Amino acid sequence: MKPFKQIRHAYFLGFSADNSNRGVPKFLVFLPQSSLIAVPESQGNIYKSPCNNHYITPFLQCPAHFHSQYLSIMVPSNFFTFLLVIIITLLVLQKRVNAEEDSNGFHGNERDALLALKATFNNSFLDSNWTGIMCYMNEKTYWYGIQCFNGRVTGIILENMKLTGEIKEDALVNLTELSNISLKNNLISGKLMKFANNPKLRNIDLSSNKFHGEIPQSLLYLNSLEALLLQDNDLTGPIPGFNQSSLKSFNVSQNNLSGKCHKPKPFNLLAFPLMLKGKLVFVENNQPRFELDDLLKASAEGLGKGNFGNCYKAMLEIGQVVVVKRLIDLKPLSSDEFVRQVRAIANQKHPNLLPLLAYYYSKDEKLFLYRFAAHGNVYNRLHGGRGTRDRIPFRWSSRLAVARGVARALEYLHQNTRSQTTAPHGNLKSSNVLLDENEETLVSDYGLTSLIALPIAAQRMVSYKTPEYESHKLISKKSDVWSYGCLLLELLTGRIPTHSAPPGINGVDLCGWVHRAVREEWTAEIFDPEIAVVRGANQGMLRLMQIAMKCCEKSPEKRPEIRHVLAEVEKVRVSVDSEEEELSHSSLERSLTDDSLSATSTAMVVIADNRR
Ligand SMILES: Nc1ncnc2c1ncn2[C@@H]1O[C@H](COP(=O)(O)OP(=O)(O)OP(=O)(O)O)[C@@H](O)[C@H]1O
Repeated sequence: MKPFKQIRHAYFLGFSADNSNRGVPKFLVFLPQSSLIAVPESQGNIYKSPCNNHYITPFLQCPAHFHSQYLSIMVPSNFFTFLLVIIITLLVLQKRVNAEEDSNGFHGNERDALLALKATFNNSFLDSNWTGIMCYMNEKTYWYGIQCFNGRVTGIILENMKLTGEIKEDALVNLTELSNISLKNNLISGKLMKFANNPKLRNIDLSSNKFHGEIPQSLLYLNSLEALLLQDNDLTGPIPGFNQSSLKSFNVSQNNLSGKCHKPKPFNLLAFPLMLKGKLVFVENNQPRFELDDLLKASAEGLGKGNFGNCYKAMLEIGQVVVVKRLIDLKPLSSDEFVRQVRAIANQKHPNLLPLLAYYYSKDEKLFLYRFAAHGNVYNRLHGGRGTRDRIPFRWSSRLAVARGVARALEYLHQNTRSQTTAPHGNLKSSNVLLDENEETLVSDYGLTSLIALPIAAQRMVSYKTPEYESHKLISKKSDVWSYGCLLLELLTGRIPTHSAPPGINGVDLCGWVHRAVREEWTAEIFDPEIAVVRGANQGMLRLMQIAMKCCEKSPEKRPEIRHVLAEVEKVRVSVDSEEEELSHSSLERSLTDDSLSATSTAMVVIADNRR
């Protein structure tokens, strides 16, 4: 081993890549004879570490902030050598930064989120500890309480630290890989954070702090949530109806919350708090029949909480899978009126409408049983997992198939409805468009307007969010056309419309946004980058955009009838070119070329011209 004193200066150069794809620290060493050598990690143990004053192997064990300190205390042996060292060092460090960014090793947004938390907590220990590299590939992080995997932040565990400060509601929005957070037993104040961007969260422990305000609805959408511990805070408002089957540990005690606290557990329909007496009434002939008892014995899991009750997936012993929707907030209908309305819904039969299989009616409980759509809803397909490795691209051809399927279903509903003052669907949005095991489109929740009490419908249903209802309290078939236009824009832009955004998500006024975008020619930003392939939007997308803009005209009279809309949508084709381009489009975040900008720009001007 060479003693440290034989070496004039040793410079840390950075990490170079090796075959195992992990960084190897390299040092530039000045020997007494003034010769320069670059030493890889294997020989790194011969040098005394300037960071902790004893010999170390490997050099990686130095705290990350050492690098900058070390570089700043270098003494040049002569001017030219100094210059050479500076240039080499800068080049190597630059290479390292690039390598880290390329290999998921550095996520600026995540780092900013943690630095913002550090500023909030204003804690001297975190101030001195949370410095330097945060998460580097699969190396252990030195940031206290932070867990990383593959260079991403997966956990924040800061317990019993007397942390103070008012946390921001959006503190976690950039930590999309987060799966554990525990801030228990501190003095943190503020409202609970929004969790809509943290779909992988499994354990949340914010107990024994000073959080105030309501429990956010975004927690209801965390499908992997196993533990939610919020006890001993100053929370107010209702306890939301948690029904995730994953939830094993739940505590919201010692707050000022109202409502009952049902301890959620893996769901079984036997756990219905009511005794169900009576019969299931089947309205669909081509399905196997079963009794209410069979349904009560089925194992079940929560699918989600909608505006009109919870939905459960029930797996019957005979192997059949059905969806059970518990209806709440209905109009006070007699049994005969209820049955008449349900029959009217059940009589609507079309390949693109989710069929109602059966219903259950009693004074206290009303259930609808539907076919299970195995591929879930279009909202999740379109927006779920964005920016993560779990994202399954939603291709242009699939989006166009959804646009067609929905238009066909709507045209059928409109054709079968005489009244001009109702919206035959009434609640069209991407979470009510489902995909079956063959990716066929099934529109759900049609016809519920006839069952829901008006004040509730006016608050929660899409047709009551239209410009005509807001200005004149009117709805009509054209209200569905408006909702369809918004759905098309959602499919084309990948953006979430405000009127149908789930709780905790801020959408955009899509119609207004697209009209403005066309007027001001921000052409590159309009189409979802996932479908705006290398040469930019293709003719089909532009045509669909034109149709969408007509459908969401402010004035209902200017909107086309759905049969004309369907005829136009049927003409839109997926060109072979665009399919091939999409498939070869490996990087979804590739920016549009100048050509694509001008092509899109021209086409958008045409759209604008057509509208004048
Ligand atoms: N037949 C079905 N197959 C598969 N998933 C379904 C089915 N019906 C409903 N779901 C899912 O269950 C969840 C709750 O559905 P529900 O229709 O109650 O609420 P929603 O669509 O979110 O809102 P709204 O009540 O306004 O329609 C949603 O994620 C929906 O996609």
